[in-house]
Amino acid sequence: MKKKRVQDSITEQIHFLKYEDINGEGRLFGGQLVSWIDEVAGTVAKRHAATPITTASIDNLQFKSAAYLNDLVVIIGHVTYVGNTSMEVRVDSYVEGIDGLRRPINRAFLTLVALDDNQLPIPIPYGLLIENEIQQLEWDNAKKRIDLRKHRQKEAF
Ligand SMILES: CCCCCCCCCCCCCCCC(=O)SCCNC(=O)CCNC(=O)[C@H](O)C(C)(C)COP(=O)(O)OP(=O)(O)OC[C@H]1O[C@@H](n2cnc3c(N)ncnc32)[C@H](O)[C@@H]1OP(=O)(O)O
Repeated sequence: MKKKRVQDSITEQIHFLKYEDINGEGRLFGGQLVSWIDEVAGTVAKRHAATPITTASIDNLQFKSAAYLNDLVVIIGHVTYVGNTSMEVRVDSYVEGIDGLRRPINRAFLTLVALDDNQLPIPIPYGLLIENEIQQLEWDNAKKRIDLRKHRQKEAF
């Protein structure tokens, strides 16, 4: 099976926060950020699989810190794991200061599934080439999260 590198599908999106992104408390609206996170993860998955994709789950989504009007939000996604028909994508969101330093505001892990023309899951045509210890650690941790998710799904629905 052909393999792609993590670098091949890494995706970065930026947003300069405007009034319409802000909630009644004066902070970035969480639902808006989740929508951007989904777009970034979807683009990562599409670039990796080169097929249509859909989001199966968003989990482990942590709002760590707030963002405010005029902040520059940087959202970066990369593949951590490739299964049979699904991929896990990690998305980190930051506020970038004028000094270039990035303050983490959110981290999320999403599972996306490759689809055929009939919207049914299909095997992902590319494996993931693991190139360093960090990527191996992320792969191993993703496998642990998949086991946890399966356990939780049995308890939920
Ligand atoms: C070239 C590039 C240019 C870029 C160009 C830019 C493009 C710009 C892109 C914008 C991107 C926007 C991204 C928006 C993305 C939406 O908004 S998608 C809309 C919301 N999502 C949906 O509607 C999905 C609804 N759910 C479904 O259709 C079905 O449940 C699914 C997800 C297809 C799964 O179907 P299923 O029959 O349950 O399939 P099943 O065989 O049981 O499982 C398939 C795989 O999914 C996994 N899975 C299933 N359910 C779950 C779950 N809940 N959690 C985790 N894993 C799961 C299974 O473990 C399995 O994995 P593998 O072991 O095969 O690896």
